[in-house]
Amino acid sequence: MVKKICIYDSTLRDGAQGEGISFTVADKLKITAKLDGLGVDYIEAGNPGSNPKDIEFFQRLKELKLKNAKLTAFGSTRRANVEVDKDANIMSLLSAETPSVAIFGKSWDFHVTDIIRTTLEENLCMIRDTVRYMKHKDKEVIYDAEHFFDGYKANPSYAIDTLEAALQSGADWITLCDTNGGTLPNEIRDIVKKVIGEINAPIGIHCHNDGGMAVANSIMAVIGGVTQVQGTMNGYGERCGNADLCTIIPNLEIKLKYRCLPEGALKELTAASRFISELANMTHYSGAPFVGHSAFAHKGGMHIDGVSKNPHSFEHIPPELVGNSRRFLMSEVSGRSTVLTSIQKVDPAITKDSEETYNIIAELKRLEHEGYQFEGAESSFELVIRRALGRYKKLFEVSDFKVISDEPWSNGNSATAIIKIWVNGVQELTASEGDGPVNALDIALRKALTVFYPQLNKMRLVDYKVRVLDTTTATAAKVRVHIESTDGERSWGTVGVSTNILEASWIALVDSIEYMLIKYMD
Ligand SMILES: CC(=O)SCCNC(=O)CCNC(=O)[C@H](O)C(C)(C)COP(=O)(O)OP(=O)(O)OC[C@H]1O[C@@H](n2cnc3c(N)ncnc32)[C@H](O)[C@@H]1OP(=O)(O)O
Ligand SMILES: CC(=O)C(=O)O
Repeated sequence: MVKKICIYDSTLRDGAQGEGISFTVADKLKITAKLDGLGVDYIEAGNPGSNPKDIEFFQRLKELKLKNAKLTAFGSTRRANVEVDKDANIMSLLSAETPSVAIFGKSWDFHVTDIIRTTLEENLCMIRDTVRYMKHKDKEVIYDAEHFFDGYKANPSYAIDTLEAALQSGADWITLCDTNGGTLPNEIRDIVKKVIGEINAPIGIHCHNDGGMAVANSIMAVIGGVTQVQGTMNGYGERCGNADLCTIIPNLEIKLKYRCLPEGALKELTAASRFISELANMTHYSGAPFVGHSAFAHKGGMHIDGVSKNPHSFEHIPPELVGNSRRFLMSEVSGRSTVLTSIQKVDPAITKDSEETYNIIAELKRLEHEGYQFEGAESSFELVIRRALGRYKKLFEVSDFKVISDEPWSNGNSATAIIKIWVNGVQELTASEGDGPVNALDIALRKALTVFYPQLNKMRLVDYKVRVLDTTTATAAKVRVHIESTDGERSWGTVGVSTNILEASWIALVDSIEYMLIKYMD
């Protein structure tokens, strides 16, 4: 029988305490629906006592019908020396009308005396009164024992008393929090085991990542016996973040054979992680375990050779299990196996031992030495292959171009490009203004070419990046330009390198246009 670990997501509460994150109410509603679709058990949706945004969000949540998750509102115990039913935060928690509430309280004696500045006995009363009150209001109560591990190390009997206070007042769950994120995995395991020996309740874990241990600590706690794991998607959270559910869930399901999400949901994890990073307006971390863009990206030639023979050689799990996919990166550390897949797309008859394969890998390494980088610029690399295999025909010739930059830079267009091209012996001369020299050149070139190739009307640039390759030579340094283009359905990347930024842009631009024309003619 597979043991279930309850997944408690706090992306919308503790995740929102992360630097740079500010979800709108609309974002929060979309994330709630996504997490529910993924199948987490609890969604800690916010602090109704904190701000009007969360209050509005809880109001609008009432319209949302969830299939899997229980909504939870989060707040503290009553304040010291305030009656529970007179405490404004407690009233706000009730107004959220969620089936469950998470109540956090102090477990570390130092926090009681020095931070909330009350007596140890009053803190126990605050916990008891609040939990009991919420139980009278028919709430499921998750009691979060803030700073539990630091508190246990400082004064174990008081820390346990705080848990007993919550439990005897009716708490349904007791969650042990490593609030400052500094506890080590062996300490977590040992303390969790001791607590489980003393407290007869379902126990959860809530870890922060200040020592880089949040995931390891959460997993050690499960090994120690907890049955609920709290965390956030992508590890968002205050300071160094919270325990990352996108790492914890696959480890628990795939490696330790627990059930965390409903059957089949694990393969939705990568999409959910990236969706939430979009809404959080945070760049998705490429190196994130399991769900990152690079998590299954192989670059070393020997690794790619191994994975091509048997993926198990350099992959700890099949990427499809978490909805991710394998990628092979072209680079100077590639071997023939890396480039073979790309070569065979152009000519399936070429093999790993063909002379052409050796020539193409040598050309790849020469170009990378010059400053090219073909990761993300696979279309430029396909043109390298086509040239090497004699499968490339120039579709246009540029006989001349001029770019004039306007000074001072006025509003709107700041450069003009004039270009003369030839296609099958026919000349076309065009001029165009643009927002900067590269933009003017791009528009003029495509304007000239659409006379012959109308399909280029669909093409546009979506990204343009410049990287200086040798900063010691200042303005004489080489630059690498990376362009991302689209025709509305597909997108492709190209690259150019030169000491002249305009020329590097031009090379990437011409590759991009040639690649599109070749694809339309194939
Ligand atoms: C570990 C955690 O993540 S716990 C959650 C932390 N999250 C947040 O703080 C985000 C939401 N917080 C807020 O919006 C605000 O802090 C509010 C609205 C809740 C409170 O705001 P204010 O009343 O202005 O108080 P302020 O934030 O300055 O100080 C915190 C107060 O809470 C009290 N407090 C802190 N922890 C607890 C606790 N566990 N139980 C009861 N009271 C507590 C403090 O003693 C302090 O009270 P004091 O002003 O009487 O000294
Ligand atoms: C409750 C909580 O968020 C913490 O102690 O870290």
